[in-house]
Amino acid sequence: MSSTAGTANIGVVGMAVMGSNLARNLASREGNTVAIFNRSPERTRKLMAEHPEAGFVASESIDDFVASLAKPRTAIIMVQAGAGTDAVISELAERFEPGDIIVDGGNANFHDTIRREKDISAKGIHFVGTGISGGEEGALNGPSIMPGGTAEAYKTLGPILASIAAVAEGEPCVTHIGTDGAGHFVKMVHNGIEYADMQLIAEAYDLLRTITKRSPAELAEVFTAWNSGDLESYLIEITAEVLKQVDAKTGKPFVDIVLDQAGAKGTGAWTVQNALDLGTPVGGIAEAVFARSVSSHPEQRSAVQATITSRPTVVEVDVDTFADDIRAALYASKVVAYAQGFDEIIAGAKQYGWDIDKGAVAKIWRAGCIIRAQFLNRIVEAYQNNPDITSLLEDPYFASAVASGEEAWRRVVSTAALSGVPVPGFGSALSYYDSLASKRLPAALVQGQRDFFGAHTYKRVDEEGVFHTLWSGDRSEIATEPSTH
Ligand SMILES: NC(=O)C1=CN([C@@H]2O[C@H](COP(=O)(O)OP(=O)(O)OC[C@H]3O[C@@H](n4cnc5c(N)ncnc54)[C@H](OP(=O)(O)O)[C@@H]3O)[C@@H](O)[C@H]2O)C=CC1
Ligand SMILES: O=C(CO)[C@H](O)[C@H](O)COP(=O)(O)O
Repeated sequence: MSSTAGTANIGVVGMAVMGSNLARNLASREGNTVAIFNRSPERTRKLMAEHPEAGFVASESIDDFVASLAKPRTAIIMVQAGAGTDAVISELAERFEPGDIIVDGGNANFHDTIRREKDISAKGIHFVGTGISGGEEGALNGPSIMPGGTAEAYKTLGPILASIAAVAEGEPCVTHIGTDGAGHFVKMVHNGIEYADMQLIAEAYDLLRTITKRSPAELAEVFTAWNSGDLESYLIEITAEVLKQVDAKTGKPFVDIVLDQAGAKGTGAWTVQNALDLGTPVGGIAEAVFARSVSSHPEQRSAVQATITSRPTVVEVDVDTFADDIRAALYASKVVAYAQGFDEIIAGAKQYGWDIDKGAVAKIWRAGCIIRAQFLNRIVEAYQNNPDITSLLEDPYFASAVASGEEAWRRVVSTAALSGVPVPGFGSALSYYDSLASKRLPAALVQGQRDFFGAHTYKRVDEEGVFHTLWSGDRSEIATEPSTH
């Protein structure tokens, strides 16, 4: 038997960016001895050579890795989501024993997590699907952690995760989200909100750049100033850094030499696909996903551009007033994006039987993760004041914040439309707000159309029951049953 057998209290599989940094984070905490393993041993060897201080117990075979773990064993998987994760889970599950814990910290699809938890728990092994956000730096210094799985597994795992998590106002950014796939579901929505937030910031930049004609370096100062107000957030902070950056090869602003086609790994699309299944309108998130798709169709963009002979003249604005308007529009649109994200969390919790504490979710997003922001304290307060609000837009603070920015928001969206600057995020957020704010919606006409062509029936404003008009007959109305076709 090897001298390292049973010496590690925790293990990490997957030594790419996230796993290696998470392993270093774990190793830096008092009392931890961390076992590490990667499919290709080169990554493990490199990490061992670069970080002798971590005292890792390294293995080059899965058998040695499992043997190096003290019982009951706990291993965190940080590998490519999908097939890679399934491969590692099955290798561990073959070797683990009842009572051991397998944690998947990757960006798994929560439907996969539900399936995996069912399979693995049948063997008596705990399976904990855990969202981890914060990228490389968060993994190393303290991420925001969103674990699912059983309460029993969390008893063992919770203190370990709390020891490596980011800390916000004295509290570790980790909470047991709910059973089976709840953690990965909430991480998915986190990423959807991340997409929306990034798109809104990008639109604010585009408007300022195109309409006020300020340079990226000047705009970096605007974003830096915004970062000390109610927009204070990691994403605003890094936006200023990206805008400040100058390309060493050309001397041009970095943002001007990057191809304007945004990539996506899929979690934003999952957020929208699941929102559609749940019947939750998340237009701001959807527009952010679609904006990346539009940008990534250069053939369509150039074909349409070739047909256009002139573009609208940019509206003249007072630069400082317009920048203030954009700041207000950004804040209001951001409130909408978070309101939609939390609506999806509420709908998902109902659908899948999770008891998700919305305030606790907002709390653990205050540090460590990509969407960390001052603003999240307001969401914590909103749910503390009333856990049953139907929308964050109903909360008195957010209602008043959005109302006070409303005129500016409308000026920004109309100026963008007149100037030909695309604002799918701002525009969709404003339309969503107006939809909720309108006393009557044209949905009544849609119901009439549905009844006309398909006898889909409708309800009346003045009487209980379900009705159909005999459109192809004498157009009289009959009481009927709801249509099932
Ligand atoms: N990068 C980020 O900022 C964030 C990433 N995540 C998630 O964390 C996880 C890890 O991300 P990241 O560190 O970027 O790494 P990658 O997603 O790039 O995955 C690379 C790792 O997966 C391993 N791997 C891939 N396929 C297999 C397989 N079939 N069997 C065994 N191992 C396999 C690789 O091993 P090998 O070296 O042998 O190829 C390598 O260790 C992912 O699920 C990702 O979505 C979550 C939050 C942020
Ligand atoms: O999970 C993350 C942070 O929370 C990743 O950074 C995110 O997956 C990046 O996504 P995309 O490549 O789709 O922009």
